[in-house]
Amino acid sequence: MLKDTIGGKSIILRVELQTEAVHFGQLITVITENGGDVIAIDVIQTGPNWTVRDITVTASEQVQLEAVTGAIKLLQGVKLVHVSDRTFLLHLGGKIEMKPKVPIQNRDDLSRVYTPDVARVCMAIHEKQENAYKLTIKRNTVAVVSDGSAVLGLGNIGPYAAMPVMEGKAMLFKQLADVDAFPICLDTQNTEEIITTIKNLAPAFGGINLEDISSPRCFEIEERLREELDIPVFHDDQHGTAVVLYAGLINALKVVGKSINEAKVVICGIGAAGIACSNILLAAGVKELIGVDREGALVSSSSYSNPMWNWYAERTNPNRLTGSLHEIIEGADVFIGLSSGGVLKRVDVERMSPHPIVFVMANPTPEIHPDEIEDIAGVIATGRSDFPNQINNVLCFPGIFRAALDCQATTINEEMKLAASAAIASVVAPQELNKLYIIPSVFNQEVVRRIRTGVIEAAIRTGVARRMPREFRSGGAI
Ligand SMILES: NC(=O)C1=CN([C@@H]2O[C@H](COP(=O)(O)OP(=O)(O)OC[C@H]3O[C@@H](n4cnc5c(N)ncnc54)[C@H](O)[C@@H]3O)[C@@H](O)[C@H]2O)C=CC1
Ligand SMILES: CC(=O)C(=O)O
Ligand SMILES: [Mg+2]
Repeated sequence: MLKDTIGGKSIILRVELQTEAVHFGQLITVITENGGDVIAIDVIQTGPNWTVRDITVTASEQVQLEAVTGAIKLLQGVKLVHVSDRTFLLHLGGKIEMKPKVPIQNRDDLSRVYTPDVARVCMAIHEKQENAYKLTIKRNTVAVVSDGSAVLGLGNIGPYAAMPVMEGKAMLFKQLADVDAFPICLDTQNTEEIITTIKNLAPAFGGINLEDISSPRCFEIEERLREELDIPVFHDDQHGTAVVLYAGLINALKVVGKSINEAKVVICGIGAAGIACSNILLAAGVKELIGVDREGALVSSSSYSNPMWNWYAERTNPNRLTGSLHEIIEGADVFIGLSSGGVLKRVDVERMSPHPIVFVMANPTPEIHPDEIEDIAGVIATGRSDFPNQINNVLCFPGIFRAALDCQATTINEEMKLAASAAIASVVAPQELNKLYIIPSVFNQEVVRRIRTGVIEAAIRTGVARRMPREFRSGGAI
């Protein structure tokens, strides 16, 4: 069983009660007294003097669930048959499946979907390769590719352990934007092998979403694939995160009444996400941006073995500040965490300027628990769905790929990304904006719709759209 992070947990307890020895109400009292909330009860079996029930219990902390199960074991007349973790149950056998669009009911169907008639379709594509977009899944399918080297903030846990995240991304693609996405975890962390494999896979796909590939390899992998493939290649941890971060920051700055040009921004974790977020912030006009990693602030007077850090230090930290996060954060208006859980302390936030913006985006455990700084922060956001203000690339990747597929974009360029940020930020109306609502929910259907419109317009404007969706043909989207 995984060690708990923070946030709610939920289990299903299967219990057998001897009804002459114990009342069901006593059991419920024990659960609630130990911090559990009963959210469902199912009767599984009953006999003359016994009953088996499944009780779904939630609690805010794992320790409370442990207290609940411990107390039940001590209750006379109750046998705890087993405890299941609902999250694990949901993952049994994986989270997605492939389904045909039409049934094969007779020989005629068989010959059309497969041989001999399929041959005519193959030859139509052989004669004109673009027909692949019309006649295969390429039109609507994205590969979600990882090597398992930087999975969430869990680190290099390898391709097998990365699969649940990639399956989750595929579900989100489908549910939020009707994009068919296929999770692919490669059993290699060699840059050249990854590039070659993805190039060889590309014919089936209309886009490649790179995911959770550690820096600095992710930069070369993406750059080379972008050069060598004619479909969009998008490293979600870099660009998806940057798009959403910028959207959130636009609105958070409005809440605290500060301007992006004057803000001192400290960003911790100069990896894939940290570098891309820094780039978008520099492009947006941030002047004082300081990157901090394990060795402290990145500064141009130092030399780093990571080539990206040398490049980064040249472009940031104008006052050449040196020192630890604790030192650098003094007077900062914005903290952005893209590192790992627990890096930021309350004393650090206390050193920031008044009404600080604190975006603690490490997953699954943020750099600081929001409850610890609720009273002193101007705006707090995390990458998680169980706190207000979820700044997570899930707000970007479904919509940006929906747009790219619909206009058969050859690439996803800077203009398309900025259009996506503006679209996301615009979903929160001025009268709705407040410290607990700077970014729309992932379930807000306006998000994908507005991203699609803005991004297709940007793709057409910048000449990377190979197809003009109908509603854009007569001079603009509806
Ligand atoms: N909310 C969101 O949408 C997203 C969140 N993330 C999160 O951001 C974090 C980084 O992701 P990637 O950039 O893809 O990984 P990465 O492995 O490319 O970069 C992580 C960087 O953080 C640094 N770091 C780790 N622990 C640190 C510490 N204690 N102090 C200072 N620096 C530290 C590492 O040295 C590395 O440079 C992860 O927790 C990930 O889950 C990443 C992408 C999207
Ligand atoms: C959200 C995401 O992509 C990550 O944490 O890696
Ligand atoms: Mg990721």
